[in-house]
Amino acid sequence: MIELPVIACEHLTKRFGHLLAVDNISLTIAKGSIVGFLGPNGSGKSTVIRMLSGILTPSSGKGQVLGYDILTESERIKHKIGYMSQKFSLYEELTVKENLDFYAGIYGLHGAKAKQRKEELIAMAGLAGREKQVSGSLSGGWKQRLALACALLHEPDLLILDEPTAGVDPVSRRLFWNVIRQLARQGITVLVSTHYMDEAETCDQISFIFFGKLLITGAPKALKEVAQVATLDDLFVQLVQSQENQEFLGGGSTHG
Ligand SMILES: Nc1ncnc2c1ncn2[C@@H]1O[C@H](COP(=O)(O)OP(=O)(O)OP(=O)(O)O)[C@@H](O)[C@H]1O
Repeated sequence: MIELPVIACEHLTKRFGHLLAVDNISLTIAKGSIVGFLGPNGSGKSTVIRMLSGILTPSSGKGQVLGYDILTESERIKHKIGYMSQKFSLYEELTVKENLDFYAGIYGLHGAKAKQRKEELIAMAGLAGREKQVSGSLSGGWKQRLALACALLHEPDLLILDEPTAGVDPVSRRLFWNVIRQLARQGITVLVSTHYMDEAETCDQISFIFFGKLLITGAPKALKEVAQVATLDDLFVQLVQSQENQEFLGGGSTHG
């Protein structure tokens, strides 16, 4: 049986007034893969992520996420995916348990099922013993794991993470990625934006976005081999320079 891609979009474009934030991006993501979005600040990663998560309507283009249309079925997408924004979306004045209770309610989980999922995720996130702690008093790494637990309550098949490890210490980052890889092994597809090259190296597929354009996509090892570079850093420097040269020769960018 042919398995449909978890994410498939074509010519995805987003304009904010005169700013072309996302420029004609087409992308396919297979089930169970970890896909990294990379690119400089302001290059459009979050905007693509928000369109795929059903939060933002594209200016043009089309796409499907978990079989749902991003233009007409965005509410279903929002309920089906696990989404973690840069700000973690936690209620800082609530305790760990109260945050989990709140999100369980949002996802329509009640009774024994809700209790079971909360217990499983408290264990997964290593939050046992901290259930009554006010979330605002947790360190960055703990907040990150609580946010991940909240995003996983409804057992989503797709997890979309927007810079989940920004500002988090190296040990917490490593723990977090161990959990991500474990989830992928269970068949959950993960789309994650990051600025960290060590994280990008471990993705099955990376997509490099530069000023709204998808410059390159593929497996990190294969991309490095084709470009004949030793590191992803080298690859991206090469890509950015060739893009800047093209824009210089072509008379400027369409961005902005
Ligand atoms: N709601 C909005 N209204 C106007 N402009 C926006 C809006 N959201 C994003 N932008 C602009 O669109 C461009 C792309 O932003 P986006 O947040 O997608 O980039 P990013 O690659 O995720 O950046 P970062 O790595 O800093 O998070 C930026 O120029 C940003 O200022």
